Amino acid sequence: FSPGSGRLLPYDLLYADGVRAYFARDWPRAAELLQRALHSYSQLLVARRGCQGRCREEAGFAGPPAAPSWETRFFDRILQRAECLGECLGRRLGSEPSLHRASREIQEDFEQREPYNYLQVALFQLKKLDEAVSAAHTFFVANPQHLQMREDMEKYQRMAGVKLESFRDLQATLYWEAYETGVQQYNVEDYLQAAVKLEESLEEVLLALEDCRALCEGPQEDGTEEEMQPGLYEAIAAHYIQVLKCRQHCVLEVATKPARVSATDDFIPSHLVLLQFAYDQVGNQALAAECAASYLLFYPSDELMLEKMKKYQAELGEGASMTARENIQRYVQRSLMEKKLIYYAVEHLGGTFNDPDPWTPDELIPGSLKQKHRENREKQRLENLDVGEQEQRGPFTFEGITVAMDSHQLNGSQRVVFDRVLTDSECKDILRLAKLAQDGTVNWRDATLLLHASEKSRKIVESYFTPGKRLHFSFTHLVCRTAVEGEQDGRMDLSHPVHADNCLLDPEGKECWREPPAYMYRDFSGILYLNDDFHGGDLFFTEVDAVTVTAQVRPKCGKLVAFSSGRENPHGIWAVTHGRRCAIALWYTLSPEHAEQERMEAEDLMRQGDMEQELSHTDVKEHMGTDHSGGASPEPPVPKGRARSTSQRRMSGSESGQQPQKLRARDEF
Ligand SMILES: O=C(O)CCC(=O)C(=O)O
Ligand SMILES: [Fe+3]
Repeated sequence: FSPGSGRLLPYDLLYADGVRAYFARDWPRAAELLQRALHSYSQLLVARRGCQGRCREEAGFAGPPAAPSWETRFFDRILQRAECLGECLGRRLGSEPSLHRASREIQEDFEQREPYNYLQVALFQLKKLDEAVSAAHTFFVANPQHLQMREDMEKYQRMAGVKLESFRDLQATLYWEAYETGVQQYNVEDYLQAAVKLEESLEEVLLALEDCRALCEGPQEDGTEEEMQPGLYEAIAAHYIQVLKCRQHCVLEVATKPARVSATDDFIPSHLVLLQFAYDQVGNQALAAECAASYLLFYPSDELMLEKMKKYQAELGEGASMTARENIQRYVQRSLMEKKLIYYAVEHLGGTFNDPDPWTPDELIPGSLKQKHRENREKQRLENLDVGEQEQRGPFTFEGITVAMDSHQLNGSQRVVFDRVLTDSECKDILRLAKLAQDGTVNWRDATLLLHASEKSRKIVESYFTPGKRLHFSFTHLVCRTAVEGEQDGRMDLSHPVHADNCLLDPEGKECWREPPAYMYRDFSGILYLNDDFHGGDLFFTEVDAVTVTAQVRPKCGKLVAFSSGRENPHGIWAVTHGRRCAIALWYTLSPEHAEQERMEAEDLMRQGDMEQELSHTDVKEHMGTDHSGGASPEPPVPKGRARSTSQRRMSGSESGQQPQKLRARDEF
């Protein structure tokens, strides 16, 4: 980086242009703009860090403010520092710093490495395979739950001409590698190497922490709009406390591996424990003692460590210094000071503080907050314990049927998977029906079996989701999706796009519109699977953005997936790449007016033994979706959701087992 090295364009504008070019399939332009956006973003971070560090010193903030007329002096420095920051950033960026303030959404995209997803497609199209793989890998590291990217990665791995070295993380945080290598070596008792790696990691962690903290001094987050405008000191205090909390949070930030949700506990102290032991093992008592002393700054009454200190004292002699590392001392002191201020503010001005450190001394937490602190911990603990839906619902009693996964395990709400709803032979019989339906010869026993299977599912779903309230059939059909023969490697598409069953999904607006042509009266959906001898075709749930996959279900004979039909459960099906996937799709409603007329008729007819019309409520759908579109050459991977969002919105309302299909299917019987 060189100051004054030309103008930096705001990353959000570059990103928007890049995505536009992407949708226009202008790959060279898309790749260039996306790369420039990523560069601009990282340069902005570099400039912010650099300026914050420099202006801290320049405006005399290194030392304490002087005593006389402290207010004018204090604000004098504040103003100097603000001026310094604005000027420094403006110079480094070559433009007005406020131009570089992107919306929260865009910032999140960059934090989630979203641009790399577009970039990898553009690079793939440009046949820059190695670069495409690095971009894809970089995205995947931060988004391992992204199933489409997982498939893309597998595809890249199989592709001839892709080098192993290309699978690299372009935004790697170096210390994780050092830390993990260090721990590995520690575990195989190679303490010398372990110490080298762990020292390297610790140094990098502390640097990363400073980087993170520097970024806390950004513009104030809003969310105070409705409140009265605070006065000068209230405003300063509120913003300052926000900065302090952000800085404190950095410990968790650096201790959280990309894509992980939770941080490694006590990341910095645990470096010291490992180092202490490693140095001890290689006979370097002085360094071992230094690490022990440093660790004791976090946990001053740790008996084991105190024991060790005694031992070192004896071994090294009275004269040995045995003090903690200076950088760790500074770190702990600074952190304690920040915590004190934050706790003071929380006690007297309100607000909350989730202390990231388990080592905070008890006496630092104000008495009135201790109780709350404990309650919070307890609440969190209970939340983690997962009060299963079953417990709230009372016991679930169906002979032989088990709840394989509940909402919690499926990462969402109102979702469930049951197993063993059908036996293997029941599945076989119904599958034969699907086949026969094509030729128009349907066996009465099979048809009854189909009705029974769907009625059994209805009872199960009713007793699970709406006990005491009657759940009516809204629509039922038997659906098979078949893959074409031949090359399927490049298949990245979906057999059924992401949709919700009772509303029109609008991923961009993060909305789901309950309006026609959606089947608004559908309240619950069920899918009873009949086979698993096919490739692909897994059902998956996403968040309302239609992009973030939250759970996936592999179909299998007798497995019943059920969920509420609304915005909380967008779902889709991956392409069936081999074989034929059959399922009974079932929709239920709480409103009797919308109960499936035909089903009731079918049941009546069944009772009367009328063979001709018995299946009139059932739609046998073959070759539906896009399963026939597989080409011979690998198709480009597509960022899921986004690239399809327009067609998705169009399809989502009309794709979920719609009546026109039903009429057509009836002709087939
Ligand atoms: O077959 C499946 O797994 C899901 C089908 C579905 O979501 C639908 O038809 O609305
Ligand atoms: Fe559906």
